[in-house]
Amino acid sequence: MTSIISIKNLRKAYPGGFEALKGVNLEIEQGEILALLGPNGAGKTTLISTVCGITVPTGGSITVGGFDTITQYRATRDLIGLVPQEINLEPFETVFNSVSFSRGLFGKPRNDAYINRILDQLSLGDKKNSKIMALSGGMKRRVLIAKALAHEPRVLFLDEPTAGVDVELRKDMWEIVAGLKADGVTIILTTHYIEEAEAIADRVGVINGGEILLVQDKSELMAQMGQKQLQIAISDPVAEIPAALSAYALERSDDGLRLTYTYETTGERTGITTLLNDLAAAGLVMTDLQTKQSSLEDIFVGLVKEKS
Ligand SMILES: Nc1ncnc2c1ncn2[C@@H]1O[C@H](COP(=O)(O)OP(=O)(O)OP(=O)(O)O)[C@@H](O)[C@H]1O
Repeated sequence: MTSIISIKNLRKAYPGGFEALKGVNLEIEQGEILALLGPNGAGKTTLISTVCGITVPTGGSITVGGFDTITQYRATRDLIGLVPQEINLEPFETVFNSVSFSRGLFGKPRNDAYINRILDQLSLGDKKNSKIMALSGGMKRRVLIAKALAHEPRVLFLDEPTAGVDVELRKDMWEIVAGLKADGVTIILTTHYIEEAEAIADRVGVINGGEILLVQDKSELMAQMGQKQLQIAISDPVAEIPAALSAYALERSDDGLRLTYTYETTGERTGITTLLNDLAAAGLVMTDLQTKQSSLEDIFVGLVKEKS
């Protein structure tokens, strides 16, 4: 995979000294959907603004499509579309004109056929002559996406695209994002919603306190999530795991009254039935059973807690 965005040791200290980014390294691959997860104040918006050249970093470097965001600002900005968190539209303008105007801002020649195509793609075709003020909140969000796409960028940043949006609309948005990816657009979205990352991302990055704590393929994370633990309480403490059970890689609690077995939920066999038979054969009497599944949320909360 080739990187379309390469972020190296990026730092941002705001006037007053607060360091919002503390040496971020991140490679964003061409054509992927990367979800950046992080709590409030983690540095997500600062990171996006810096890549878009809106915020000037205090250290490190960023390239977009091989161009440097500072020394070759114009070339990098042309490659990027940014969908902001807030709805900032001109209420009396029509949908078509708003979107076409955004294209003009990038110095691109007028191209009505292209604008019509993105409006259709975003299910706004029949609203193109409507004034912005006549649109629902969900349609306004789609206009923001259309405006961000008006100059044919190769990368699209979506800053919390579904914050405060109802479940139905959130699903619509996910479909739109999937459609854009199919068109070859690289997408980076920030979100507080773990299920959003689960639903659409190829990779998930976790950011907190201005640092990237993890960047991983979602499918790998899901495989970790696929792990479950079975906790078995036994009537009499064991000093060590009986040799007959060594194949199960059980963990023994300090008091010897609990054994924990970790298994894959994605595998064909969990091994639980044979384990329970072997346990009885080894003379252990089971008094209780409990299962625990690790979720992306557990991984996320654990990571964020560890660092704070
Ligand atoms: N202009 C600024 N001056 C000083 N500090 C700032 C400025 N902008 C942001 N910060 C601080 O930098 C930190 C990171 O902010 P940022 O907006 O990047 O976080 P975020 O992850 O996008 O949060 P949210 O999810 O709430 O939007 C916060 O502590 C914020 O208070």
